[in-house]
Amino acid sequence: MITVDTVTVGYGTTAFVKAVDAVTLTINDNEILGIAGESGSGKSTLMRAIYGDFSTGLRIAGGTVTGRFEDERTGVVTEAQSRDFGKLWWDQISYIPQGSMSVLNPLMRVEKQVVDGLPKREREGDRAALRARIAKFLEGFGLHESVLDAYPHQLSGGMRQRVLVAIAAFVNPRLILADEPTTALDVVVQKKILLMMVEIQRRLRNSLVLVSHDLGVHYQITDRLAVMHRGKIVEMGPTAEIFANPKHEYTQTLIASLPRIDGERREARA
Ligand SMILES: Nc1ncnc2c1ncn2[C@@H]1O[C@H](COP(=O)(O)OP(=O)(O)OP(=O)(O)O)[C@@H](O)[C@H]1O
Repeated sequence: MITVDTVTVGYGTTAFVKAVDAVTLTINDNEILGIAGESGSGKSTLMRAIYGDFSTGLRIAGGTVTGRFEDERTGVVTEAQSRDFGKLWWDQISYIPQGSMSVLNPLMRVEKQVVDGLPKREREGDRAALRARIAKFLEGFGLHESVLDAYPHQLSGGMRQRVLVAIAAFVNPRLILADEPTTALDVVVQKKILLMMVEIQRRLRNSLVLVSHDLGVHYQITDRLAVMHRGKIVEMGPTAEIFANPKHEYTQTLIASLPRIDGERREARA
């Protein structure tokens, strides 16, 4: 559905610092693709490049990101490329950046932030009816309607993260990019949110790209895994195969450094 072809991305104009180096990968329909790698390996930068988030000074120095999207109203499949990110692109892809507190505006109630984040077609029409739809949707995430009237600091980290996941899923996107959605949460909350994300992916039959430095997370829920190291993908394949037989030295080190792989893989998907 999305093809990333020899993409090189970095920051700065006068002194360009390369963060992602000639990365090629495909995001298939109806799959959970994991991106693993240590801090600074380029995972977040790759997500920004795929989504087209240039707010951090990111610059694409080479390569293309191509998406084939079906317009749900007309059924027409259109190809769009990273050089002309447009409405179609952002209508089909939801992006959950790292750090719920920095993503949500502390001075704005949650309802306004949810509504502002929706495409225009969703915002048109009766506001009370839209609020009711959002409240009903949040309920499915274990969030009471009163969350809409709260400011972000009044919610726990887990609740804020659930709000972000809910916002991302509300518009029925073909692809959700989630950057460390459970980092900094305790393991119980982390598991709940991961289960929720798997459930959404199953229901929408869309694609989910999950960035995490935590290999345990990938082991539990991803179908395929790409391992990044110093801006490059050093290994990619079915997650189970990589864990059973890691080929690259860096992947071997990552897996060996896991304290213990416990629990049953894919219990979340059983
Ligand atoms: N806004 C920015 N401006 C300049 N350099 C940046 C910026 N964001 C990231 N970098 C640099 O790009 C490289 C890759 O960072 P990136 O955040 O993509 O890695 P990451 O694997 O997602 O790490 P983390 O999990 O810590 O976010 C790093 O060297 C980082 O210092």
